[in-house]
Amino acid sequence: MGFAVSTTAHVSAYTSTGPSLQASVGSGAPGRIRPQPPDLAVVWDGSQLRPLTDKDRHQRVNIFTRHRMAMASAAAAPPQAVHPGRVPSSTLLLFSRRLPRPPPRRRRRPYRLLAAASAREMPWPHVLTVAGSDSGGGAGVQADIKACAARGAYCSSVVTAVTAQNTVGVQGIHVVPEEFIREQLNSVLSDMSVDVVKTGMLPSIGVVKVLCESLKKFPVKALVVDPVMVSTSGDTLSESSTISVYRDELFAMADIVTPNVKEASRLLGNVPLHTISDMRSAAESIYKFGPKYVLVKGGDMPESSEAIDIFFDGKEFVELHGHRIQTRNTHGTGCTLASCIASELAKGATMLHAVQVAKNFVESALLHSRDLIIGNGPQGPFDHLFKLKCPPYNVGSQPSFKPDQLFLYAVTDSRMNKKWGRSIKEAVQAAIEGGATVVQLREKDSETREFLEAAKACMEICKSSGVPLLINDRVDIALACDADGVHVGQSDMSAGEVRELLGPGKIIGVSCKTPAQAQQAWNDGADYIGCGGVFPTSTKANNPTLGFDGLKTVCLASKLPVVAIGGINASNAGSVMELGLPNLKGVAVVSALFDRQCVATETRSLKSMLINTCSRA
Ligand SMILES: Nc1ncnc2c1ncn2[C@@H]1O[C@H](COP(=O)(O)OP(=O)(O)O)[C@@H](O)[C@H]1O
Ligand SMILES: Cc1ncc(COP(=O)(O)O)c(N)n1
Ligand SMILES: [Mg+2]
Repeated sequence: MGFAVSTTAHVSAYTSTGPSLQASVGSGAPGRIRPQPPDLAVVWDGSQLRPLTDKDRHQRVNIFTRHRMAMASAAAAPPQAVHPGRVPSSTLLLFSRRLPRPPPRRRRRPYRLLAAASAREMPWPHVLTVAGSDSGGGAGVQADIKACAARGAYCSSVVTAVTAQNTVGVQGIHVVPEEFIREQLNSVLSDMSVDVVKTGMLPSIGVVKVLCESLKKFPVKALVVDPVMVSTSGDTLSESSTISVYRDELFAMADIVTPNVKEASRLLGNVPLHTISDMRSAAESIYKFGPKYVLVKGGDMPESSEAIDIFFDGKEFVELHGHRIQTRNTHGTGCTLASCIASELAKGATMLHAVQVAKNFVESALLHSRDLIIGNGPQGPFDHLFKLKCPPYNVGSQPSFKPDQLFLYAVTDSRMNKKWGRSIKEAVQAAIEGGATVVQLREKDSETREFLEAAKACMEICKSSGVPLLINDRVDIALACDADGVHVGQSDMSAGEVRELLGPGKIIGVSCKTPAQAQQAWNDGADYIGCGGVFPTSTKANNPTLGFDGLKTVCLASKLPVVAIGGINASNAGSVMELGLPNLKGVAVVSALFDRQCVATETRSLKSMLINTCSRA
C-alpha cells in the first residue's frame, strides 16, 4: 500500500496557489473511483496546511482505504467547493494532479482531492479470518467472529470450506473453489483496511498458495497462522500435503504460528511430543521455518492439571501456565485463542501480551461455560460472549457489572508495595497476570497527584486485559481516571451519593457487616457488597471478625452479590467458598497476594484452588 508521501516542497508549491486553493472533486459516482497514489498529502489543521508527520502517516491506511466513504461525502458537495476552510480541522487531504481536463488559463494544474478524512475518526481494529465454517458454530469462522467481537475487534471472513460438523465430529467437507477464495480475499483486502489476518482451516496446497499471493499483494500489520489440520474429534481438515507449503511459504510470512501438540508433531514429521521439554524443542524447530514467534499449545496434553502453552521468540521461552478447566466444552479453543491474539495485535498489543490476554480469555470463557449443554457429542462449544450474561438480581442495575467478576478480587495495599519495592502498577500487572478477576486500588498514603498517575497507568493495564478497576473511597480519583467503579466503607460517602456522581454505568461496592447495611447498600443502588472480616486480619486495625456465621447471615439477607473479605488466603479460601452460599461470588484478598515475593504466582495458585473448590461443589 505504499504511496508517495509529500515533501515540504510539494506543500509550498501547493500553498503558493494562494487563497484560490479549491480542490476540485471528481464527479463520478463514489463507488467507481479507484484508489490511486496521491501526488500530494498534507494536513489541514484548522488554520493552515502543514506537511505530514509520522503520526499522520500512521492514519494513512485508514484514510486511504476509507476512500469511498470520504469521497462520498466530498462528492456530495458541489464541484469546486471543497475548500480547506470547509473541511473539519485535523483533516488529511490527499491530492492528485490527474485532473481529467486541466482548467484553462492555469499554469499549474490544480490538484484533485482524492480523499479527505477527519483524523478524529475512530479506527476499529480489524481482523480478517481466513478459515472454514463450522455448522455447529463452535469452531472455525463462527468462533473467530465471536472471539473478535468479544475482544472489541471487527471481524471479516473469507470462507475456505464449509463443514457439516457438530459436537460428535465432522460429517462432511465442501471446499470452496480456489478462485472464489481469491475473489473473497480481493474483495475484503482491497477495501476494508484489515489490520491483522488470522488463518484457520486451509484445506489444500492451492488455498495456501492463493492466500500467500493475496498477502503479498495486500500486506497487513500482522499474520497469525493457526495451522489447523485435524479437529479435536480426529477428523482431517487439511490435506497432509499442505504441510510442505505451510512450512515453506506461509510460516515465513507469519508473525506467530500457533500449533497444538498434535499439529506441532505433524509439522515436524510426526515426532512424539509428550513433555514440556518436547514442546520447547518443537517450538524451536518450528521457529526455524521463519515465523517471528511460535506458540505450542498444550490444551490437549494428557494428564496435566494445568493447561501449559510454550511461547518462543527465537531467543527465550515463556511457559504460560493456565488452569485446566474440567469441562467437555472445549471445541474451538484453538480458533478462539488465535482470533483473540489477532484482535489484541490489531489493537496494538505486543505479541507476548496479546498471547497472555488471549489465554486468559479462553480460560475465563471455559470456566463460565463449563456446565453449558449443547449437543450430545463429546466436544461442546463454549460461550465467547459470557460477559454479556446478566444474572437475575442484576437486571435493572448497571450493565457493566457481572457478579462473576468478584471471583478473585485483588485489593492492593500501598504499604505492602513499598515493603516489597514494587509500584502500584507492577502489583496490578502481576495480579492480573496471575488471573485476578477484578482489582481495587486501596491507597492510604499517596499524594493525590501521585495516586492519580498510578491509577491511570493501572487503568490502561486493566482495560487491555478486560479486568475492571475499582478505586477505594476516592470518587475524585475514579472520575479523573475513568475507573470502572468505586468501593466505599460505612464511614465513606454513601453508595447513593457515589452513584449520583459516577452515573449509572459504573460499579459500586459497599463494605457491610450486617443485614441492615446490606439492605441499605441495595437501596442506595450498589452493585455488590464486601462482607468481612471473615478472619482476623492485619490490614485493618480494630476490625471485628464475623466468622462463617456472620458471613452466612449477611449473605442470606443480601439482595446483592457478595465478596468475602478479611484474612482470606490459600489455606482458608476453599472453606469460604465451600459454604455454598448462592450469592457469595468470590473472595477479596490483600496480604495473601501482595505481602508476598511473587504476586503473580500467589494469585495463580489461589485461583487454581478456588477453581478446584468450585468445580467440586
Ligand atoms: N480445559 C482447558 N482449560 C483451560 N485452558 C485450555 C483447556 N483446553 C485448552 N485450553 C487452552 O486453550 C488454548 C487452545 O489450546 P488447544 O486446545 O491445545 O488448541 P486446539 O484447539 O488447536 O487443539 C490454549 O491456550 C490451551 O492452553
Ligand atoms: C471449520 C473448523 N475449523 C477449525 C476447527 C478446529 O477446532 P477444534 O480443534 O476445536 O476441533 C474445526 N473443528 N472446524
Ligand atoms: Mg483443543
